[in-house]
Amino acid sequence: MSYAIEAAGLCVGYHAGQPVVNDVDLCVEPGEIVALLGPNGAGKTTTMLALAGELPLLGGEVRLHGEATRAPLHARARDGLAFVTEERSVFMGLTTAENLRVGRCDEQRALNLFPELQSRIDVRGGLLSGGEQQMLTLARALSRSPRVLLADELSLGLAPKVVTRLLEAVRAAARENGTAVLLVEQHVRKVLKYADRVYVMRRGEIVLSGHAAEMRERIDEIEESYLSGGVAETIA
Ligand SMILES: Nc1ncnc2c1ncn2[C@@H]1O[C@H](COP(=O)(O)OP(=O)(O)OP(=O)(O)O)[C@@H](O)[C@H]1O
Repeated sequence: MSYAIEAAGLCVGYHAGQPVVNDVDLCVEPGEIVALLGPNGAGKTTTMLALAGELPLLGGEVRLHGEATRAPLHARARDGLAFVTEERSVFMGLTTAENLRVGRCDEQRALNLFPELQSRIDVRGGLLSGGEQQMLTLARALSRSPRVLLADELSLGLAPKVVTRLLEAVRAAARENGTAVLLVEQHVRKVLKYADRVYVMRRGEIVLSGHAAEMRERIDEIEESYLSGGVAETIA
């Protein structure tokens, strides 16, 4: 079986000859939820940008559905890749309903994922709360049944209850649609409850990987040894 998304020997940076991500190997199977953890500046966002086609590679390969690709994000999106970040992709001047109609979204599926958006259906994006905007962003992405979801800190700055709702929707996408999910999250303990596997990055390299169940048992040691020096929140 080929992986839904894979990095092999990935080197990425912002200036030629100066990689900030070095020789990273990672993979996500269809239906799997994988967390990419690490302290601030470890290279998580840089890795996600490269996987999404938003940053050119300095070396190595990104494979989407088993095929090496250097295509930009819009072309990867046509191949079933969705990229969600903390920057909510909501049209502020459009209502929730109009936001859901833009860009091949399945409105009913979006509302099934987040029924709380139903009562806000005629409200303009700019008047939604931060949590509602992010639910709408994720609803738009997941309603297209992506084969791969890259989610970079989608819950940044949101209340714990909203974080749980977002992660539940991500889990439903993985379990019910076979979406391969790669998550970057600051809520380490919380994300470990949803993830199947974990990679930990530090200084641009993968320093630890394994099953989430094993990581949960070692969480105190992992936080101290690998995640300290950043702002990794530990909301239980
Ligand atoms: N646009 C940029 N130009 C130059 N260097 C950058 C740029 N963005 C990030 N970097 C550098 O790349 C390295 C990795 O940053 P990156 O944002 O990928 O880390 P991160 O693990 O996502 O951190 P955080 O948890 O703080 O978001 C850091 O040293 C950072 O300073």
